[in-house]
Amino acid sequence: MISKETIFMYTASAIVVLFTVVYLYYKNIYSYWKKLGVYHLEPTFFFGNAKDRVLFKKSFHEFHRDLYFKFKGHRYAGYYLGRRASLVILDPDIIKCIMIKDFNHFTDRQTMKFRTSEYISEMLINLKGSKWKRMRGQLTPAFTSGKLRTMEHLVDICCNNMSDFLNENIKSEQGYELEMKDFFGKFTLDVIATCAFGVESNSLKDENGGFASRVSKFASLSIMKRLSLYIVLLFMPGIARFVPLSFFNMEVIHFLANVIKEAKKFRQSTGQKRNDFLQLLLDSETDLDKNDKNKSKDDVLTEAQVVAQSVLFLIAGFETSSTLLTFTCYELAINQTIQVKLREEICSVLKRYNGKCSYEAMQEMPLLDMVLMETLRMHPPVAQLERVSTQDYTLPDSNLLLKKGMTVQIPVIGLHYDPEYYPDPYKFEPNRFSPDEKAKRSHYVFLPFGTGPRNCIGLRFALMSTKRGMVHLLKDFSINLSSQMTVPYEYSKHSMLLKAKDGIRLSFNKLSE
Ligand code: HEM
Repeated sequence: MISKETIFMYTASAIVVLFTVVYLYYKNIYSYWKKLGVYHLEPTFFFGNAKDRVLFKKSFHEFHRDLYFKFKGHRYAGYYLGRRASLVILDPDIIKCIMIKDFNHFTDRQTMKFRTSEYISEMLINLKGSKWKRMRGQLTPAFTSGKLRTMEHLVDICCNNMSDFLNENIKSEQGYELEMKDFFGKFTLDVIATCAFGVESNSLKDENGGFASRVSKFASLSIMKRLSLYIVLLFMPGIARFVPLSFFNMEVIHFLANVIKEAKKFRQSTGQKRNDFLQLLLDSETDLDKNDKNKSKDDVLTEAQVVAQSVLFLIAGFETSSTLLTFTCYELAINQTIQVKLREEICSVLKRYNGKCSYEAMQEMPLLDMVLMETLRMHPPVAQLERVSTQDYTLPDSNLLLKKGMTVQIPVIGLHYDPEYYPDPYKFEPNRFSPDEKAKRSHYVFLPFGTGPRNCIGLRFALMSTKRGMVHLLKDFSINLSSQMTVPYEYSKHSMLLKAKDGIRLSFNKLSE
């Protein structure tokens, strides 16, 4: 019979061996950048350099901005996200090589292949290599300027609904107070739903906000789910494909998938066709061009692929565009002189065009464009971009060999706040985006939509719809800070997307005739 002392000895030895193995394993992993002679942050055991993020002590945006300034002065630098070594690129010339010149070495993003629905894995944003290229080619025709022009009147209907809503609710001189993300979330969702899928909704009128309030929860996960995601992502990426987790709230994804399927069924049963995004996908799915000898079976989309892209467009466009509108209004409420100047520009252009918000009229509003760009600089919805090397690659003007599979990060928010490119970076100064000022700096230090062949496919749609939204608002209403709003706002620490912890509360007043 084995004595208690012997069992204790064996257990203690096993624990010591286990800890030693884990310690040596991490020591080896954490020597990666040192061995390559790359400037890096000293990691702490287990967390690498991501402790403040994993424990939600810093918001995603603050984490990445702080990281950039720890590395400032270096062309590139390394850190550890848990176990994962990542390289941050600070030099705009190297950014250009990765995103454009040598793009064929960096076609992919780092994606976690969780055991999750096809709707997620088939989304353009998650596709890799040739599969991504083919899908991107199939979707691009939906975003040509010709297509966008056919959507302008649909956006204007949503803008009029927004103005009607405000007019009905502004009852006194005190104005009408709103949480902007919620308000613009509803507006943006209506815009995308009608332009892309012919689904007409007036979420601002709908008292339960049914459609909008459900979709807005697409990234809401319980704390437990979020923690599990972080743990798998940072410490056990190898087991991801066995774990039924997702960055998205799957209830919302399935709800949206059903909405798309219903719209599709309706069109197929009535024979109705529209000149929109869903139609492009449906034509590709049913392969109307069966006689086209140039088409292979890979060019035909499956239903899951159609639904996946549709859901992606709704959520990618909804979150980012509503964030841009929210922070544009926030900055205009703080900077009243700029608000007045912008309104003057809008009203004088509209007067020339008999009050019509035509395509040509929109081209004559340079200040509007500059205000949106400066908002995107200070409040970029996406804080950093990622690419993965798909082949071994030597970084330009260096001896650093990036092995296939290495993650490189482009620190969007850091570049946007770097005083070398943007003096006094915390000041809202639209003039930084005048043609003269833009010509003074690299294109690669302003990346709210990414850049290169894998940039944001919805860029032009986003700018067209947010500009029209702002024109409709500013011509009839003044925007002010609510007495409950603290400036500057505090970032939410729980979201990877840009969010104010307590929301952005502003108040609208009717302008006198
Ligand atoms: C202000 C609004 C928006 C911002 C700031 C924004 C930003 C971004 C960024 C930073 C990326 C990554 C680009 C890269 O890695 O280089 C991206 C990708 C993407 N965006 Fe947007 N976006 C916006 C609006 C939209 C809209 C309206 C749609 C769709 C209707 C959309 C659909 C997509 C898709 C599908 C991708 C993935 C592209 C690919 O992987 O090929 N976005 N967006």
